[in-house]
Amino acid sequence: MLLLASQSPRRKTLLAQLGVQFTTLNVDIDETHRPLERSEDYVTRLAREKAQAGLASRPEMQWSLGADTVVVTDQGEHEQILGKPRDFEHAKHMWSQLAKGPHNVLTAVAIASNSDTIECVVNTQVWFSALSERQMQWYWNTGEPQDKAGGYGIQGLAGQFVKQIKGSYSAVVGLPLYQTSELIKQAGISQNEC
Ligand SMILES: Cc1cn([C@H]2C[C@H](O)[C@@H](COP(=O)(O)OP(=O)(O)OP(=O)(O)O)O2)c(=O)[nH]c1=O
Repeated sequence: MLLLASQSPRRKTLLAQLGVQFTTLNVDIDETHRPLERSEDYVTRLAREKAQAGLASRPEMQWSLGADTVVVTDQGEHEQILGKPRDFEHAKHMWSQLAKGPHNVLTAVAIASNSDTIECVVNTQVWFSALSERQMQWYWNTGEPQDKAGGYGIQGLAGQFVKQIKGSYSAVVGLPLYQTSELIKQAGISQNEC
């Protein structure tokens, strides 16, 4: 049996689309970014730690899947990693960063078993529009940005602020369907035939 080590309702819905049987568990790990840790390494480490923490709590499970999503501006030397906004001021700062040019959304997925952990990371480029003060206030009050990396949900009300994406839509929402399906096959987890 597969465990989804996540509290995210989006990840639950996306994983269900892959036709696998699973149960969910909310795991709590330390998400502190380490000094000089590159965004891809960071997001992959968190996905791996979530998957492994899941398996440690439910050792009767055969596999545990963890995922993590971060928004990155200026990926490379001067990158800034945006997680979830702490408050309105923090969200406003994030949105002003996102208005400067395209950003990257990184989603890592890891599947842990007793023998090993396999993982992948998916990088999607997103062009987000500049928000007016009024739009920022309105969007914050909807409650949508609070639990989302970069302070927006492409699948929700913020869809109207996204000009273009290059990459995987499902990865931006929290779980890349194609790449997760490949990992599931690699792990040997049975899926409904398609
Ligand atoms: C950019 C973006 C992020 N998000 C979400 C995906 C993730 O759920 C969330 C980033 O936080 P994460 O820490 O990756 O995940 P989580 O805390 O929601 O769930 P868990 O750790 O238990 O698996 O932001 C969207 O839903 N839409 C978007 O457009």
